Amino acid sequence: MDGLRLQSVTVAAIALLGGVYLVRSRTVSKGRRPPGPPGLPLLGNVLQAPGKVIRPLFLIQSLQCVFLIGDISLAKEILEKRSTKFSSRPTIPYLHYHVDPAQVYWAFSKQNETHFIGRKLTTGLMAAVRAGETESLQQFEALLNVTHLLDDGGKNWFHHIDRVSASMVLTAAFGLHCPTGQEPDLKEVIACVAEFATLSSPTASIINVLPFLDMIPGSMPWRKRAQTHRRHEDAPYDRLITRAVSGDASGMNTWAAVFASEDKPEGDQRRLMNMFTTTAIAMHTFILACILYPEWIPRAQREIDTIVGEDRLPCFKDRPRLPFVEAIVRETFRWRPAGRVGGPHQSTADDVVEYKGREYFIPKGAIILAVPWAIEHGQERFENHDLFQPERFLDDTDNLKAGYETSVFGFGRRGKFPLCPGIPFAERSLWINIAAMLWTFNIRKSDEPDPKTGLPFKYDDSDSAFSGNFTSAPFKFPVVFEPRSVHRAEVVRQEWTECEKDLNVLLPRHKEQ
Ligand code: HEM
Repeated sequence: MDGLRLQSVTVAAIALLGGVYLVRSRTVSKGRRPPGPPGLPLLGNVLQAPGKVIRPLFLIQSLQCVFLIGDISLAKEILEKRSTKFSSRPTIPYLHYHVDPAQVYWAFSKQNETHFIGRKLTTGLMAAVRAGETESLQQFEALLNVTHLLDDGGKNWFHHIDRVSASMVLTAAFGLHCPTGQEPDLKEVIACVAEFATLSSPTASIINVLPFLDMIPGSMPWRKRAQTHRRHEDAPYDRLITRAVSGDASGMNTWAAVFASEDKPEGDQRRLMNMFTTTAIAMHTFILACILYPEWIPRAQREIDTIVGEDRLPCFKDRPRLPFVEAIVRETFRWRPAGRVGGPHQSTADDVVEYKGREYFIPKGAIILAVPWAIEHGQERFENHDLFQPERFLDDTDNLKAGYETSVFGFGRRGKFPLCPGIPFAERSLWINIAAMLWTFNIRKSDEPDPKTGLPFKYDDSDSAFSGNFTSAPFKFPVVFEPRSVHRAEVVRQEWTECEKDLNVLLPRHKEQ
């Protein structure tokens, strides 16, 4: 599997190479090259994958230097300690000049004023998340999720997880609560997110490979495609932002409303529309771990039952007393990271980095990609790295080990702000949903035969069970969600009835309810 994953990473890197517009091409000085095979003309060594496991630092040299990092200390050294030199983004011409010419998607934009303002505001919003502002909303959504799973025994569990992940973010961001997952606005947003993912890929257009073609005047197919996408995106976004700002849909202090009141008038908050897919991937991954490595589940349920009892669902107040659930969240992020590679960083100055007694030259303009899968599966840090073992994050006294570090949310800082500003929201989303599902259900394999083969379904955690070039999302698989007792099912129903009554408190002045 290591080889396959590496292949995906290499494909992604190759795609990125194709997409990078050469502002300035530099060669790594011989004598100080990081490990990497000798290059072929033009393609360099991009096609020569390094053995079975990514080395701590690996150079792919072609039209552009691309460094893959598979070691956490090296990633921190380069991307965190030296973030002033390594926090820019490479330019993907089609994305930059056609799909997102206003550069409203920070994840792809170089640091500019809009990006700076957006990150500053998001950091403020996430301080409120840390203080618990969104917890009642996240708890309410987790309760609705287990209610849905009770209703159909998990038949549509994949959809329910997609729904809860999207609804948590879209309610907080725009006041768009999605109780069924079939809401037309949600469907439109999902279609836009998928279209944007396709168009932002370095392989999306010939312009990324041959940028000079863009000098051809007139209505070329790539221009029309990008214009159509922008129209597709503007329609739902305009509706979402109008509702969020006017308070028609919700009186909540939505993130979009905060942005609109403090950002420049031309500020654009559409970046908030697509921040739910990685949470859904992580939750699907958690369910796969329940199916393939169920050994830890009794311990988790014992911990939850001891603290929470049988007469109510877990809530955020229980969080400090449920370290094993916290360890499950960490192991979910580690075991199969949602992103195959972190966001691409581009260096803005030449630098020399020392690794294991040797110095390596990283030229200005090089692209640096941390590879979470390689980092999170480092044998030195994680024994039995391919197994799902949450207890690896606990010490001998069953408390969380100190010094937790992860690569899955990216590295470094952009300007003054750390990468992935959504960490506090994402962690809470996962924690409450995992705790609620484990309290309510026994989660097990389905006995139904696979309709494609007529044979028992083959559950798989190899690379072929995941899709995506830059993300790594499990394909659908059948799961049974069995209530642990009739009493627990009744408690869920009862809590939901109470909660529905309080919806106006949870989502104040939500006029659609
Ligand atoms: C499991 C959940 C999540 C994962 C694994 C994840 C991971 C990441 C990663 C790897 C990056 C790129 C960092 C880099 O450049 O190295 C990123 C960027 C970002 N994330 Fe997340 N994220 C998650 C959830 C969220 C949520 C829930 C939000 C918002 C509420 C969010 C907001 C953002 C934003 C705005 C950026 C762009 C930051 C920038 O480029 O300035 N993320 N995330």
